[in-house]
Amino acid sequence: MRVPRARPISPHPALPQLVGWSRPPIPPHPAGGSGSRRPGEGRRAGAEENRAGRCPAAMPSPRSSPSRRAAPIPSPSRRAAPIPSPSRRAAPGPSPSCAAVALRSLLAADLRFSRQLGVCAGERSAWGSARPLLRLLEVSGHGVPWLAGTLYGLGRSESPAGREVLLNLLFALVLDLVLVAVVKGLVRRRRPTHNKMDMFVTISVDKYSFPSGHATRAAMVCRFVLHHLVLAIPLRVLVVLWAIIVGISRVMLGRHNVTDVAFGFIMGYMQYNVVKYFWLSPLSAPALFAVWNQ
Ligand SMILES: CC(C)=CCC/C(C)=C/CC/C(C)=C/COP(=O)(O)O
Repeated sequence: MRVPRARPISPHPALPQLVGWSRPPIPPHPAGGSGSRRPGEGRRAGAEENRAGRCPAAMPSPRSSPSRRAAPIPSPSRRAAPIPSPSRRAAPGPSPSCAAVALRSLLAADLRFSRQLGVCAGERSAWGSARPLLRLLEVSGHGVPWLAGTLYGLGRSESPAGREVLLNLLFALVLDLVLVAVVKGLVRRRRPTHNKMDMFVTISVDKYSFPSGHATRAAMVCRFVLHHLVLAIPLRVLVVLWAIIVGISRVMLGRHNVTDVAFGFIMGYMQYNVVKYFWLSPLSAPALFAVWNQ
């Protein structure tokens, strides 16, 4: 009598395309990052890819992962194992919503694309020679020079109007630092694995990458400057270009993924609305200005 063979239970044939199982393996980073991967980075990158690119309901358990499935065919005695009764089969998990699948696919694409764009992630990267220039841009969008410059300007300013603008810029910069720290602390997305952690002055949450603090600051400062400084058109264009380049350079330096910067730009743009709403003036904060004007 022939014993029927147990057939492996496979997911729906369309599922791999939906969640990205069939995508090719990620090639090694062309830029090389800091030269070689740190221990555990491969696993970390892979885990993040998995988290980002696969749908939990569809994600095979470690036992049924592709590598396991490619393992040598079990011996005939094991292949002839009886089909588990329906009651013993694992109950299917909740199917992911389209939004969840789309988000995971977007994040997986984000990781891949950002890795490809990280051409200045290390000195030996494809565009490694441009790294010093991009690091200069990094300093130009950093919190310390902006805070220091604003405080210096406040100390030197002799006109009440100038002081009002600078005081609000200071408020905007502090608000930005606080909001970015809160979101980074909540989201806790790791920086790209190819990032070299050699950044100029950081605080503890800066080990996280979402959102890009440089992008929020650049977008907010850009709006602030365009609204409150009277500048010739070429200078206005330069300010906008600076903000955009600071954002792009974050991905090229390997500091961020594209979505960190995109969200950072949106968040920074909105932050200016908050600053505008709570605008500090002798009318809205008379005590503050009274102290200052003494
Ligand atoms: C007074 C005080 C607490 C100043 C802190 C200034 C500071 C260390 C800001 C952090 C700037 C920074 C490294 C942001 C990270 O930018 P990402 O674009 O890498 O998120």
